[in-house]
Amino acid sequence: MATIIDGKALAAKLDEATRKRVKQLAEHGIIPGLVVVLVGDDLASQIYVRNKERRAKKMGLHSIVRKLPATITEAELIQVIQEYNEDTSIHAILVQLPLPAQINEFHVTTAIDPKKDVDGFHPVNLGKLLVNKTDRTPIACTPQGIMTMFKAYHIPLDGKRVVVIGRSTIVGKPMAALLINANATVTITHSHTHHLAQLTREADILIVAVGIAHFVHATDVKPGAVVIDVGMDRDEKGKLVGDVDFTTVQDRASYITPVPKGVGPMTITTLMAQTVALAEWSGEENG
Ligand SMILES: NC(=O)C1=CN([C@@H]2O[C@H](COP(=O)(O)OP(=O)(O)OC[C@H]3O[C@@H](n4cnc5c(N)ncnc54)[C@H](OP(=O)(O)O)[C@@H]3O)[C@@H](O)[C@H]2O)C=CC1
Ligand SMILES: Nc1nc(=O)c2c([nH]1)NC[C@@H]1CN(c3ccc(C(=O)N[C@@H](CCC(=O)O)C(=O)O)cc3)C=[N+]21
Repeated sequence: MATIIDGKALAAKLDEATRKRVKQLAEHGIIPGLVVVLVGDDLASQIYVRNKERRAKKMGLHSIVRKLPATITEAELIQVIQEYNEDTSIHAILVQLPLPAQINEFHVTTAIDPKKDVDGFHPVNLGKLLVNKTDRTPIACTPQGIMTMFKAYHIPLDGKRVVVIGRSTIVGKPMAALLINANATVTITHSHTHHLAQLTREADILIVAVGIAHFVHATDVKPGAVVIDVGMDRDEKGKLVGDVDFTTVQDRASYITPVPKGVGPMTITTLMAQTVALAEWSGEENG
């Protein structure tokens, strides 16, 4: 039976440390400001916004959600981003992905001031991650939150074989870069991968970010593997589930993250910690 990684409890513990930093900044008259830009009505994004708002308020952050219609043009969206680039009360800008088809993701992420790019999607920040210059560099919150889980549960990465399913800019690619930087041997897989199960069965650590409910079954997992489930999906009954068939896989894995209360809360904790870090760095520059 696997140890269940309690993302919710770990997140609550780490939030305490972030809250102290928020108090220290308040003594210098700085309130970290975060804006989340939500275009359209992606389901996982709505869950994210709801939970994030609640936790950011508790933390004492200045947090706003800018909701925009799915029909917005790319130029209009970029104009909104520029507004926040210039707004000194805002230290962190997050544009929720996915974006509607008429909008080019690269144009949008490039428009964010790299110093306010809290999810690390700007090419400058992604480039720094690739060359392992991560000091004072914001990194995609979900993969960074997963790294924090590994550390908290003393799960070694050096020399381990890791398979990541999914190659998105938000999860798969930054995840792989972080793991390579931590000396793991990393395989990224995606919808064109042949014989996927052969690869996943070799993995000491399996990270799943596909977006399909119950995509990974027990037979896809090596006995004793660590299984990290990033998925935020709905099952036939409309219940929130992950990409991993938790009930069967938990008998085979050594560690497993549940959905909910696994990766999701850690993403939000990382978002808040990085918002505070961006505010701290901006204060140092000005002071
Ligand atoms: N918990 C959290 O904090 C977060 C959760 N999520 C959730 O994680 C999931 C993934 O998100 P995201 O990365 O944005 O999703 P994307 O849709 O951007 O990426 C999905 C990836 O899965 C791959 N894929 C799809 N079908 C298969 C298949 N049959 N076999 C192998 N690979 C496949 C795709 O391959 P290809 O590239 O070839 O299309 C793609 O690389 C979603 O459920 C999302 O809601 C996302 C972000 C944060
Ligand atoms: N630029 C960008 N960065 C993201 O990190 C990003 C994004 N866009 N778009 C959408 C996805 C989705 N995502 C979630 C984060 C936390 C929960 C979360 O809090 N989940 C709770 C759910 C609890 C519940 O409400 O039932 C849990 O797993 O316990 C969900 C989903 C971040 N995403």
